[in-house]
Amino acid sequence: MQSDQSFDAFLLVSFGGPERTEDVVPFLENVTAGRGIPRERLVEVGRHYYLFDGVSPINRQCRELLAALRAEFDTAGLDLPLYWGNRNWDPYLTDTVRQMAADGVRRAVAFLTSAYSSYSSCRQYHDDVARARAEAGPGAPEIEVIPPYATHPGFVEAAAATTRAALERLGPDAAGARLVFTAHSIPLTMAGVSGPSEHRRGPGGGYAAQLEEVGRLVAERLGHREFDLVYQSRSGPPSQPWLEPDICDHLESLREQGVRAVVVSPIGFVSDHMEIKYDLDVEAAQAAEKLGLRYARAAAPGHHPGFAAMVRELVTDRARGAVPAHLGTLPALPAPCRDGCCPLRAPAPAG
Ligand SMILES: CC1=C(CCC(=O)O)c2cc3nc(cc4[nH]c(cc5[nH]c(cc1n2)c(C)c5CCC(=O)O)c(CCC(=O)O)c4C)C(CCC(=O)O)=C3C
Ligand SMILES: [Fe+2]
Repeated sequence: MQSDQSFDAFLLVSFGGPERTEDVVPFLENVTAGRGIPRERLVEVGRHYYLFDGVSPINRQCRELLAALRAEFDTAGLDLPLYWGNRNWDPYLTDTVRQMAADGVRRAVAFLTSAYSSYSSCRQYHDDVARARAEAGPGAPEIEVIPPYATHPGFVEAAAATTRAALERLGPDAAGARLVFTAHSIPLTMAGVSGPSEHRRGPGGGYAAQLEEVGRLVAERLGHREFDLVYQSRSGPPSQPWLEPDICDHLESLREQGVRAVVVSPIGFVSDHMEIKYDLDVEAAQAAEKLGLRYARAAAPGHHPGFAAMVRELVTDRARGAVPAHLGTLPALPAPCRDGCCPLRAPAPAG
């Protein structure tokens, strides 16, 4: 029997963000519904958005990615309509999936603007796609989500290129600069069970293992033997342990070790959205300045022109049922993701 894996549409799935001040609070309510985020943290994060007139850059970045994908797909003769839906803001996934159904889409391939395994960065997107399909009703298309792709050569080379460009901006200080890779912190309970078991190499689970691997691959391309992996944007109650060290604490300890310049590269993200524009470009940059550290921040990998080509490759590989290219020592991820992988936390013991 032949399994026909071809797709009749492409769906970009992203986080979503507000684009005007009135939308900031409802957006934050969407993101944090039922997630136990302290009130003070929400007020603080709201302030970050207000500093930028309530405009998150993430939707514009999605529109730019869609334009790049249109060109890339056209050049490759890949004749798929492009759709876009967000988890937390307009255009909402449910509306998009309804539109796909109305357009007669039967079987779509979905790409997430999130490259790593974990509940927040993968499973939650799957759950929201499933919810959108249920809400759209019986005519909803099948949607196959491309698994995490951080170790794909397209992602690694893009990260290496943006990191190299940041290093060059340091001019003569580049020589002794330390490479610091950052990712969104997540609770340790979530990290520990992230990714398939064959990716879990320590308490940070598959999420931290994939980040370590990408960091190592990027550092290697830049001829650096040393690099640091740190975390940013921690949330949640202080009593709950999250992945560490925090970027700002880490800058301090680097200064104590005599480091004079850093390149901060947000390999844990796809685009330069609010958590980069505020947490890195404002907060970490100010911390570095206070410490007298030269600081250059690399663009997220999704801003490199090679990124769209990677997406196209991932789509055609999925259509053929081929294992996508991947670098490093972690085994290829199963495609599609296994049911129940990347849970919020370890399941309670039976009995
Ligand atoms: C792993 C990860 C990624 C990377 C993977 C991916 O890209 O998906 C990511 C991305 C993003 N996170 C974003 C925004 C927010 N994340 C929050 C809260 C949280 N994020 C978490 C994790 C992650 N988040 C977690 C464990 C929480 C705690 C609440 C919970 O357990 O769910 C909150 C609430 C306030 C707060 O708690 O800080 C906001 C506003 C935006 C949009 C930015 C923009 O508008 O430009 C993006 C791309
Ligand atoms: Fe987040």
